[in-house]
Amino acid sequence: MSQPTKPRLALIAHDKKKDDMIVLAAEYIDFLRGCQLMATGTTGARLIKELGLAVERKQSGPFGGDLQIGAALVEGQVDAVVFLRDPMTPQPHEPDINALVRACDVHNVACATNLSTAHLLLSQLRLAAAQPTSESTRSPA
Ligand SMILES: O=C(CO)COP(=O)(O)O
Repeated sequence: MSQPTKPRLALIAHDKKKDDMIVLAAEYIDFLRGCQLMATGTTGARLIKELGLAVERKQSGPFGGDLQIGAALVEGQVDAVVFLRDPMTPQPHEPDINALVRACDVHNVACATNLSTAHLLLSQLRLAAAQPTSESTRSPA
């Protein structure tokens, strides 16, 4: 029987939202341990150090990390994005941020940009992952 594929998630947080990301990830830690995770540099470093998650770290956001995640998404390697943006602080790489969010819209990839939506997204994905696959529920022929 083939193993169900792991959800592939990208986790990104601006500096003032990083503590929120850690608290969020801690709440979903059991689910996230079963996911394939990708993150921008500093966000990823904190997820690894503080929660012990296995994370593929890209460059830091201002150095192109959002673009790297966007490129992976365009290649079909990302199922959903949690991007806790800081709407109150101007970012030097605003065009990169917009490009990533636009890529989510172009490719119809779920993208949660605030905590409320992130909870909805992660709880739904966790629920879906807990459902038996159609293969495992199929009765033997
Ligand atoms: O700037 C970011 C997203 O735009 C986040 O990058 P870091 O996780 O490296 O701080």
